[in-house]
Formats: sequence, structure tokens, C-alpha cells
Amino acid sequence: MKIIDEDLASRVVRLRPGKSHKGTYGRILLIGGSKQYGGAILMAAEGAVMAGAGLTTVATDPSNVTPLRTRLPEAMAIDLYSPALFDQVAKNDVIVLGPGLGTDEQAKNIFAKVLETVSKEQTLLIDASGLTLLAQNRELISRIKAGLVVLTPHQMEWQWLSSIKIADQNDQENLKVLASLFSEKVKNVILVLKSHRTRVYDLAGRVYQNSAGNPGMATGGMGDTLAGITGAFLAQFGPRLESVLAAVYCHSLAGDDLYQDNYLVLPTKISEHLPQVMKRLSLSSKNR
Ligand SMILES: NC(=O)C1=CN([C@@H]2O[C@H](COP(=O)(O)OP(=O)(O)OC[C@H]3O[C@@H](n4cnc5c(N)ncnc54)[C@H](OP(=O)(O)O)[C@@H]3O)[C@@H](O)[C@H]2O)[C@@H](O)CC1
Ligand SMILES: Nc1ncnc2c1ncn2[C@@H]1O[C@H](COP(=O)(O)OP(=O)(O)O)[C@@H](O)[C@H]1O
Ligand SMILES: [Mg+2]
Repeated sequence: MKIIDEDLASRVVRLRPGKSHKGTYGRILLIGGSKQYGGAILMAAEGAVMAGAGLTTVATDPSNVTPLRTRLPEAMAIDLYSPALFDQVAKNDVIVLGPGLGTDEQAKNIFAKVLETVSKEQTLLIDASGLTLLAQNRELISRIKAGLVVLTPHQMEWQWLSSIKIADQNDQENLKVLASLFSEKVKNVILVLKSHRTRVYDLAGRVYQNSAGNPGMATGGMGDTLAGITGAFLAQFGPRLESVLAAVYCHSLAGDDLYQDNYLVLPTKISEHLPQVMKRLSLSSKNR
């Protein structure tokens, strides 16, 4: 097992080249946010914008569009239930599917259709309700065509998908079940198993453990924020394991900075602090 640390993250978060534009930093589409869970997709979108995605679009319930535009004018918004959703899916490098999507029949239909629309040139990150829907409909795994799939479950979501009880979730079991669920169907899969010390796995059998993070981060929406940040890192730094590792680390490093002076750390504060954390990493000795 390897450790995810500052050294590793600073190899990914480099100084930006002067000759660049928004397209250089990737296009990300976040899909989720039912009437009930609008906050989840707002927090994911805020994570994506503040982590540096070049262009961020959100597909959500119409009731969330005005709050989103008010809070985050940098993001574009479309109606989750409009057929235009699938044109948008085709236009983006990274699709984040699931934060606050809900698990009713309409959500399931959208989930299944997006899953099979994402092409092999694109990355699909599945989080939250998306993971619950996948666990309830495992036959959908064979319809995934995405070039890279990133799963970001907490331990219970992983239990639902893998059938491994939380107490039995060790590296060997996690790798075995990840392979049995995906290796025949999807070539490139990364599992981010979230906990107080998040571990990251891939189909090559690599295992990494996060060295940052704190209990002040145990607040609803913290995972939704990580989904947005990870999507933005994949869009910006490329569809590879290192982008995911750096995202996990930066999310927690921002949390640790804030925890020094605060009893608890809000997800939106992590997003707000992220550009500073990324600047610091980009100026570290490895990058100069
Ligand atoms: N502001 C908003 O709009 C927010 C919206 N959100 C959206 O809500 C949707 C539902 O997501 P969710 O995570 O709240 O509930 P769900 O998937 O049913 O899991 C709960 C079950 O899992 C367990 N459990 C949880 N964490 C665990 C862990 N680390 N390790 C182990 N177990 C853990 C937990 O156990 P317990 O807490 O009872 O101990 C319980 O049994 C989703 O779409 C999300 O995006 C939220 O993000 C919040 C902010
Ligand atoms: N005690 C803790 N120490 C470090 N990180 C934590 C702790 N509790 C929660 N986290 C982090 O917060 C996030 C929680 O994700 P998740 O359960 O999906 O939240 P939500 O669905 O409410 O957005 C994960 O990134 C996890 O690693
Ligand atoms: Mg979650």
C-alpha cells in the first residue's frame, strides 16, 4: 500500500501554462439534485468550479436552477428532465453522475440512459444516489462504455454494491470484488472508498491510502464536494489515477488547514479554500 501525500499531489497540481484557455482545463457535466437534494449538486458544482474545471455545466431539477445561478454564476445549468441532457453528455470530457439524484423511477431511467450514452473517450464518475442505483441494478454495469469509470462510495455504499460487509472490507476483498464486478466489462476502473482514511484502488491491484483529513469534515455534503473536485481534476489533469489521488488529498488538505482554527469544517468552505491549497502545491519545490 502506498500513501497519498503532498509529494504525490504536487506532481499533479502544476503551475498553469500561460498559453492556455478555459478549454485547456476541461469540460465537466454534473448530473443530480432532485427537489429534495438540491444542496448536493450545488456543493458538487462548487467543488468542480473551485478545483479549476474550465467549463462546468449542471443538469438538475428546475427548482435548483435559480439557486445555482445565484450562488455560482460560473456554472451553466440545464433541466435534468429535458432531452437536451444527452446532447450535453456528448459535449463534456467528464460526467459526474449521482449527487442528490435520488433513487425513484425517473432518477433510475436518467441514470441508466446516461450510463450508456457516455463514450470511451469520456470519464464517468459515479457517486451517491448513482452508486445506490448501480447497486440495485448491477446488470447496468455491462452497458458502461466510458473510457474510465471512477466510483466514490462511502463504506455503506460500497457494501451495497460489493456485498462486502463494512467489517470485512479489507484490501484483498475490495480488489477481488472490484475485479469481479468490472474487469470483464470495463477496462479502467478506480474505486475511491471513503472513510476517515480513504483508500483508492484500481484494477491493476494498486492500493493507496490518504494521509490527510480530520473529523471536522464529517458533515453532510463533504462527499458531494469531493465528487465535484475529483471530476474537475480528471478534466484538468487528465483521466488517470494520479488525478484522483491528488483530488482526494487536496480535499482533505483544505479540510486540515481549516480544522486548525475551526471546530468543524463545512463542505462549501473546503471549496472556497481550494484555490489557495492548489496554488501552494503548484509552487512547491517539485514543481519549480
Ligand atoms: N444537502 C444535501 O442536499 C445533501 C444530500 N445528500 C444526498 O443524499 C443522498 C443520500 O446520501 P446519504 O449519504 O445521506 O445517505 P445514504 O446513501 O442513504 O447512506 C446512509 C446510510 O449509509 C451509512 N453511512 C453513511 N456514511 C457512512 C460511512 N462513511 N461509513 C459507513 N456507513 C455510512 C449510514 O449509516 P449511519 O449514518 O446511520 O450510521 C446510513 O445507513 C445522496 O444522493 C447524497 O448526494 C447527502 O450528500 C447529504 C447532503
Ligand atoms: N472522520 C473523518 N476524517 C476524515 N475524513 C472524513 C471523516 N468523516 C468524513 N470524512 C470525509 O468526508 C467525506 C464523506 O463523504 P460522504 O459520506 O459521501 O458524504 P455526503 O454524501 O454527505 O456528501 C469523505 O470524503 C470522507 O473521507
Ligand atoms: Mg455521499
